[in-house]
Amino acid sequence: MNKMFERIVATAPGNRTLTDAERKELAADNMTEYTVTVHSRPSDEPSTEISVVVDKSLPPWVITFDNFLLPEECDALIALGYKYEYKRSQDVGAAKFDGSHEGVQSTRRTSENAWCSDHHGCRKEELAVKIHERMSKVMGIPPENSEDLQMLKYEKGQFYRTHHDYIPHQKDRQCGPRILTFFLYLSDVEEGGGTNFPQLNITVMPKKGRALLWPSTLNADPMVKDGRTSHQAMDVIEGTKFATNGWVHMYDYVTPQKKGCN
Ligand SMILES: O=C(O)CCC(=O)C(=O)O
Ligand SMILES: [Fe+2]
Repeated sequence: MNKMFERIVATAPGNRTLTDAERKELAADNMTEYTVTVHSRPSDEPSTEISVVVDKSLPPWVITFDNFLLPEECDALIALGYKYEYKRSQDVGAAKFDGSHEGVQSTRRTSENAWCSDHHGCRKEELAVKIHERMSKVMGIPPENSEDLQMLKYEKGQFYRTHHDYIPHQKDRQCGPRILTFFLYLSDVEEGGGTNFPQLNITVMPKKGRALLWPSTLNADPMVKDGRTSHQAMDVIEGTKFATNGWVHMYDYVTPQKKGCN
């Protein structure tokens, strides 16, 4: 994980002067000329040691990408959310007899969301494929390791209180745990709606086309939760916030999901 973040920071196309050939290659790959900003990193030195003790003694990675999505891609993703219908968001609830988990309505999360899912075809739409590929190329992790995109909509006064994206029971499933969250902001918000990491004292404000990436697990042991990246979606004070969750797993998520094994 450390090596991945170090490479992303070192190679961000918007942080360098590109040659015409590089620019053409990016466009041919459906990539944008994103810039990367580091909000938190373990160390300025490249990591050498694989150690849970060292991981816990150094800050976790939190980075943002500006211009990760083009404005028209943001608009088209919002439209996909409407097409597949935003509904009141649910949290992961109790385990059921067959090993699946209930969805529960929660007062801690008042947004609406729509899933760009594989089973109803949204994930196969050209735009969804393109965005999954872009995230995959940046991370160097296959697109199949990402969950279906979860499209979010927060109106004025809506929020998601402090939580962690790591879901404990998935450690023992074929897909493994969520190791990263690749979060995409699809709209500017007039006021409020930031993503806040209380333990790190970091708040990222929504901006159309911006992406935010952070780990849910430790570098030395990606099965183990890094509790320091708990976070919250702060209340939207004015405007509407559209965003997308891209949750990345340790292993292939798409294949086991087809069999209900997630
Ligand atoms: O909306 C945000 O800023 C964060 C949302 C979030 O953390 C989630 O949906 O898991
Ligand atoms: Fe979250």
